[in-house]
Amino acid sequence: MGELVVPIVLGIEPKLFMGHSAVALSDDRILVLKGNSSSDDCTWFLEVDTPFVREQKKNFETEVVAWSKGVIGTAEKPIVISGPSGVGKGTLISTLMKEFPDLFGFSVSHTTRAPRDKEKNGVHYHFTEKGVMEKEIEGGKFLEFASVHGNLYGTSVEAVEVVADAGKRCILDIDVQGARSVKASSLEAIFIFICPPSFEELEKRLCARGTETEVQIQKRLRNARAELEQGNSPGLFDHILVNDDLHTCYESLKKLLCLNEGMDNIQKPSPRLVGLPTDHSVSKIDQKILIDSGGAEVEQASKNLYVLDLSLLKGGAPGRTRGLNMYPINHLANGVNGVKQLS
Ligand SMILES: Nc1nc2c(ncn2[C@@H]2O[C@H](COP(=O)(O)OP(=O)(O)O)[C@@H](O)[C@H]2O)c(=O)[nH]1
Ligand SMILES: Nc1ncnc2c1ncn2[C@@H]1O[C@H](COP(=O)(O)OP(=O)(O)O)[C@@H](O)[C@H]1O
Repeated sequence: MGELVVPIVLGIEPKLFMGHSAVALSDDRILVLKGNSSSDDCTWFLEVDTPFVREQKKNFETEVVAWSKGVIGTAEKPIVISGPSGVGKGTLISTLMKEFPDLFGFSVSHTTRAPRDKEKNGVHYHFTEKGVMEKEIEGGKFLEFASVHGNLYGTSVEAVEVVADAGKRCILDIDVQGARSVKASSLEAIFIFICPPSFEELEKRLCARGTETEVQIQKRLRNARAELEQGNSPGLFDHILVNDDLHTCYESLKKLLCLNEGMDNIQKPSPRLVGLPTDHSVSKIDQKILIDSGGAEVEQASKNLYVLDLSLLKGGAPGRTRGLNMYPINHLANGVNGVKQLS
């Protein structure tokens, strides 16, 4: 438009670094390769016209760009578990995490409700003051948030990313409003709703748990009716499980997550590959970026060439861009001839 505009910059920026290369990818984002950094921190995207940025431009009514960190490999879809208070979500999730500690990680939500006796800050929830949480909501810290039973609850972008960065599959225990917000967001997830066998049984479980006052229990039971109606209505949840007998329900949960057919089909995170020296150059060939990390004799040349494959790139700001693949060129063929396979 012929004028210089200073944009609002969203997202967490890469830490200061020495030397970088930048490549424009189509019209929507710029790939920035950080020099002198390892493979888990060398790939960054500055988004200038992705769907996320376009949405934010409308919100802020000015130019916006957003940082997103590139992550090698694709994490499995997060699992959203919803259901009325007392139905057994927490019990099912903690059983799953105990049995598969390397596979699953819990998204630790923020809440303004008071901690229960055995709850630990940072483990079960991040217990937060209302004023602080409201400010953080305004600052865009949360992927979703909702007012539930009179308190604020929210999933921060970071809560989900911390789990994915550890190479684990994220489990979110959130209410139906939160599930709806996640469904509308860029986070692709599996949505599971847990139902009680009857309303009377739900009331019995809530009373027996003994963590709420009678008034709080009645409030949760009133809300449970609406939640059950929404949870059972079509379109939002991929699976509905009835938690009657705990063992049977847990086995059904494992079955739908393909966990009781042996461990062979469970993907392990891909190994970390290369580090990028400060001195490097890049060129773009279709969806592949050829990285030359420089300075070698001819017969060594292949060892200094890497391919960053962007053809399966997924998502974007806020947070992470996944689905990247990076490998040395001599994985394709021996010697410099491997380069030919790129075109
Ligand atoms: N939207 C949303 N709901 C949440 C979040 N964390 C917890 N919840 C929901 O808030 C409700 C109350 O949770 P809690 O106070 O721990 O009580 P419980 O349901 O009886 O275990 C439950 O439906 C949770 O699924 C969150 O980050 N976002
Ligand atoms: N299938 C079940 N049968 C009987 N009691 C259950 C069952 N599942 C969970 N419970 C009990 O019900 C109470 C509520 O479970 P909890 O996991 O805290 O629910 P939520 O996280 O959905 O609020 C707990 O005391 C738990 O031990």
